[in-house]
Amino acid sequence: MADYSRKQEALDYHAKPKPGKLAISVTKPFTTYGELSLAYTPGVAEPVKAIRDNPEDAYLYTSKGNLVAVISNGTATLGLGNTGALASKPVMEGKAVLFKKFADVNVFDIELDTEDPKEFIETVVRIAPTFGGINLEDIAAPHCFEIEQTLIERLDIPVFHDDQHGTAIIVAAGLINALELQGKTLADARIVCMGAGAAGVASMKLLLEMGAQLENVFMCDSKGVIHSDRDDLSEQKAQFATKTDLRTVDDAMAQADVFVGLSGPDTVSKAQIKSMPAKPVVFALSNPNPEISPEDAKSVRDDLIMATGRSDYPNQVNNVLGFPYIFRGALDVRARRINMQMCVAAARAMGELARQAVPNSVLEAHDQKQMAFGPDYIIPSPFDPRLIDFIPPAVATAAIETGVARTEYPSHYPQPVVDATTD
Ligand SMILES: NC(=O)C1=CN([C@@H]2O[C@H](COP(=O)(O)OP(=O)(O)OC[C@H]3O[C@@H](n4cnc5c(N)ncnc54)[C@H](OP(=O)(O)O)[C@@H]3O)[C@@H](O)[C@H]2O)C=CC1
Ligand SMILES: CC(=O)C(=O)O
Ligand SMILES: [Mg+2]
Repeated sequence: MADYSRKQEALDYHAKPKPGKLAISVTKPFTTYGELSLAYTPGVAEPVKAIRDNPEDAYLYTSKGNLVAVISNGTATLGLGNTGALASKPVMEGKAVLFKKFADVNVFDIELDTEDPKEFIETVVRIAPTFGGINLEDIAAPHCFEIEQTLIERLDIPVFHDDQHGTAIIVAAGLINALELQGKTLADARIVCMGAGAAGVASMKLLLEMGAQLENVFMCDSKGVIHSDRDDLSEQKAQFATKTDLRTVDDAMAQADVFVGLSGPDTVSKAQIKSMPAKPVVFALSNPNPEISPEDAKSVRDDLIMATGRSDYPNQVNNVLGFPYIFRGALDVRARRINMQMCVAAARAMGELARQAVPNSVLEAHDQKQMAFGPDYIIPSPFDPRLIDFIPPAVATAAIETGVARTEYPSHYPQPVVDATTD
């Protein structure tokens, strides 16, 4: 894709009037000497003693219950590769803005200067008491898998690698809708997933959970199709090693109903898109530059449904639609973890919302006169105010039904729109 035309505007947005996108605000009255003595010593000793005697009181007297750590080491920052921890900070601050604006979840962004998974894990374990949840971000495979799994086992708050499960949820919601519009089903669709890292592996696992068939999934990494004769596969990649004669991406694309790109910029060609069977679905989700631009993909065929991870094209399949609301639901029932059933429930709720009439506020945000379920609208807009009423209730219900919630269904929540248990 061409260089980003708004480069200077983007730099100015981040620099002015104050550097960065976030600040911390105080939530209690704090103007008198009396308030000082409540907020700080001596008054503050009372909640300290209460929490010492009953750790659950931290949810009553501190910001823990609505505070998430967004943590990265910058080893897979967007699709930019290993940028290092510090350079990932604008993305992590951006995630914090989205958490706050879309779901009123507070965030501390934390950039960890280590590529050693053990050091990463130990650091997160030590800071975990501060938080109600941990959102891991932009940590490259294969370390991301070990880091997430170990932290889930060691902590009793939700630990969620957004690039894995956040992405997977949006891919599933968008793909089920897109396939229906193309007259196809997840159960029958042949799917090429370009990228067998954090996002690719988790997305394909969720699709399998929701009805895709393993023999129809052709996972590709930088060496081509993952198949059972390869002897260079990590444990995560090996789960997708099927017996197939397909070896190259060219071979796989010529048979694919669906292309899901979770790899890097410009990794798929016009010729490969052209070779796909009729009515394909092309999700080129690498950020900021997709595997192929919508202009290039649409120049070689007019029967595709196309999505990218970007905000400046229709059909933004991006984890922004998920993590704020998934954590909202998980925090509100004090879930110990975010499990597969909660992810499935979130995907179903999101897919359902795309089928409903679009409110005026969304039309205005997109500067459109009309938007309706169809090839250019397979997934809700991030600015849809109904996401908060669709996804957290579905996630909270699934948490309660699977026994990971520590509180009851929140009394201020609407009833879930999609039954978390339906197929
Ligand atoms: N739209 C969205 O919401 C999201 C998009 N993404 C995008 O997905 C991409 C991957 O992110 P993530 O999974 O976290 O990164 P990882 O580093 O974990 O994985 C990257 C994967 O891409 C593969 N890859 C790289 N180049 C090629 C190529 N030329 N052909 C085939 N495969 C290739 C790598 O292959 P190998 O294993 O051989 O090294 C690896 O399997 C990024 O571009 C990111 O922006 C990620 C999360 C959310
Ligand atoms: C969107 C996102 O999380 C990524 O591209 O890494
Ligand atoms: Mg990411």
